[in-house]
Amino acid sequence: MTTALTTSPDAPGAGHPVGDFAVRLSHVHKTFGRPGTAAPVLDDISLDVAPGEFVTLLGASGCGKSTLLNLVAGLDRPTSGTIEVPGGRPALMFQDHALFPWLTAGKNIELALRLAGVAKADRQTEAERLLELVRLTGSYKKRVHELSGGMRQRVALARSLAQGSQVLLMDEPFAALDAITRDVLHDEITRIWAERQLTVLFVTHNVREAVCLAQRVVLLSSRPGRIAREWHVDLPRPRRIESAGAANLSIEITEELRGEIRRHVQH
Ligand SMILES: Nc1ncnc2c1ncn2[C@@H]1O[C@H](COP(=O)(O)OP(=O)(O)OP(=O)(O)O)[C@@H](O)[C@H]1O
Repeated sequence: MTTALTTSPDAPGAGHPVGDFAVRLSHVHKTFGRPGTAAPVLDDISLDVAPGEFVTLLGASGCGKSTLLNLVAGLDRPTSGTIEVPGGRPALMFQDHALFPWLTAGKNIELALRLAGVAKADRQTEAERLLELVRLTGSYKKRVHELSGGMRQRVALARSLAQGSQVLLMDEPFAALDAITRDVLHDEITRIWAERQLTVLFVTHNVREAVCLAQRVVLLSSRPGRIAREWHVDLPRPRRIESAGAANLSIEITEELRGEIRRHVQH
């Protein structure tokens, strides 16, 4: 499925060979409310994410990161511009795990499998396989209140993967976790990304997290949100922020982010 949100007659995606992107935003603008009554939140965003690429989207609070992710997820429509996701509706994961507390971990995952059209007879085996993938083997019957914050996010990740999409959108999924748990989950998500050859678009305002995860870091400016700068991250994995390469790049990106925040405050 292509999420057809074309408002422009000469779709900018035309002419590209099929399969060279998993997500394409072309000249995307977003204004909430009636045009002319409010400043745009996103202004002329064009971004390709290649199949299998891990991109982190970084920016100051309120710059439009979640808005952009919601547009890619198909939860909202751009005011103008196009968004293409040739592989179909992406899976989405938020900071809030949003698990149903009255269901077990396994049943939460099975619900997503049911919505994805997996046959009833196969759901429990598949849910257990996904729990194994996120290193929660044996937790099928655990209820949400029995799980730690990190374990809940693992179940939420398994539930996102149950949707069967190759494109995973993540909106600050680890922001509420302590630093050590977050580091462990960074290793897990990069392992699963590589194993499953997922395309990941990951929103964060944490520079260190952006550098640890990404092949490419995209910095958004504020009011309106535009692509300010991109960095390709070639550091070896597994990455440690204490390594000289990661630390230096984080310092450089933080400086740029500070500049964006200062520019925004002056306006
Ligand atoms: N449904 C909406 N209606 C009106 N304004 C909205 C709506 N959703 C977002 N906004 C506004 O759009 C701007 C961008 O919000 P968004 O949540 O995308 O930013 P963000 O970069 O994800 O912020 P944070 O890092 O704090 O989560 C904000 O000014 C917000 O108030």
